[in-house]
Amino acid sequence: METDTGALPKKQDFSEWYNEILWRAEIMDVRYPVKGLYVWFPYGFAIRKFVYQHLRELLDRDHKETLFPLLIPEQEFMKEAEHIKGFEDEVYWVTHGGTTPLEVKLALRPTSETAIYPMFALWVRSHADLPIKIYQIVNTFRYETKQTRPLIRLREITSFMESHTVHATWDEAEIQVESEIALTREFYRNLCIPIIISKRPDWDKFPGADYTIAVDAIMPNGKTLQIGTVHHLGNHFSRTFNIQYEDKNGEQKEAYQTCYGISERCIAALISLHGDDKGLILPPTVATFQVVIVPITIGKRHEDVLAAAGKLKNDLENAGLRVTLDTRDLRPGAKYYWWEIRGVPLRLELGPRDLDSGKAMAVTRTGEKTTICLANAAEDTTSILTGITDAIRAKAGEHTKSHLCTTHTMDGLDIALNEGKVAVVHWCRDRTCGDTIEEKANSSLLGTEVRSEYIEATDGPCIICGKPGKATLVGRTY
Ligand SMILES: Nc1ncnc2c1ncn2[C@@H]1O[C@H](COS(=O)(=O)NC(=O)[C@@H](N)CS)[C@@H](O)[C@H]1O
Repeated sequence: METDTGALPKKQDFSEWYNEILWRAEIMDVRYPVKGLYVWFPYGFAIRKFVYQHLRELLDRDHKETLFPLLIPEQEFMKEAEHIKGFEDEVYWVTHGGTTPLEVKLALRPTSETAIYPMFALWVRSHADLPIKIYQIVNTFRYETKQTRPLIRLREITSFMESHTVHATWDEAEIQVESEIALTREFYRNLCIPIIISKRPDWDKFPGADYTIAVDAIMPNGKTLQIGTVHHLGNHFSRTFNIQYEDKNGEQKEAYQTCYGISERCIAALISLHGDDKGLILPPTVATFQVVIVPITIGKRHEDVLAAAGKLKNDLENAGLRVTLDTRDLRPGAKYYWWEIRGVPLRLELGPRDLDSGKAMAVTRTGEKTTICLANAAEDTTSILTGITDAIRAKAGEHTKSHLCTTHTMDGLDIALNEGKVAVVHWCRDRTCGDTIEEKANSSLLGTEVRSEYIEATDGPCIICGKPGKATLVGRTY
């Protein structure tokens, strides 16, 4: 599909850059005539496929994939008081089948606890049925009233991975929470996205959860994006939905649960953190094409060059790489531009001189220039791709580290936030001090028990009242 040409906005104008890159790199078409609903272009959908393929590989180590209905009957949805309170303003309802009014209104799942847990009540009888660990990757619907943005805040979340587990004890559920956190670390390491993990304050936890562990990334404009959440549900839902099991002594016991969610925000973070003024930069593990071969066929030996380029493509594909050979009738420079904006990590240029030297020019999207030996193409290319991954990961790490700081005063917090940074402060965990931090610094208190390789989270006197406080993450959020 032909998209516009011409310079991209600079990445420092992040909002404009982000919107333009979704169009120019053929990720999403935002022209769909319903607010908060967007269309995947095939190129963007291929990135989603590789990202979620990796997420499935990680989940399949310990969970089983399944699929539950989209529509939830009102009586089930309305069963869990806190859950309703959390979602009553966001849930879409289906009220008619054709022209016939439905006897029972049906909710479009905003998340699937109230679809799945009545079935768990049927599946769980004995301790031998536990643990249950399932997930699904589905679309969910939330009538978001804050500003909608493609991949970031949608009304139809098209790529909502939700995992739901059932355990015999609270402790086993907590072990599962830690296991999902480890899985999330591995997932985001593969995407070269640095994350900061923290425990959301009680007033910001998932409706019906005992506690929520959240995963945040720091976006180029310094705002944090919540790119994953793991919830310990205690026996809150099992009590409401009667998910009980007979233990070894024949007694009826309530089960304990977790749920865990990642949406296409992971792709928003991938695009935002790694891109530059020339466009996307995709980590090789999830790039639609890892290599683009551009034959330089100006002048003589046209056929030889094309033949050598074809052989190079085969060699690389036989080594399992995703390669495209661009033989379009365009100037090489136009091809370079086309694939740079689409974030292809490695370009191989092959001209007549290279045939004689048995080499090809290798230009990485992270700014390196080197050569590969055609006789050793697969090995040379694979090692360059590894180097590209390391460079992408290092750059994102530098960005995150430089946008994180510790401060002990409200003035310091204000300065940090106005500089587009995220701060670690000390908070006594008293709600009134929390509210003061949020109001005075126009910020969100993201959480305590901060875990990040980029910050030393120590304890100290509360930034408001001076009482003993805990390291607490504070930022401005999407
Ligand atoms: N409107 C939205 N658009 C895109 N992603 C969203 C939206 N709302 C939430 N998310 C993402 O989905 C994740 C899970 O959503 S959640 O409400 O926190 N948790 C749940 O729904 C739980 N049932 C776990 S699946 C969030 O961490 C956030 O990254």
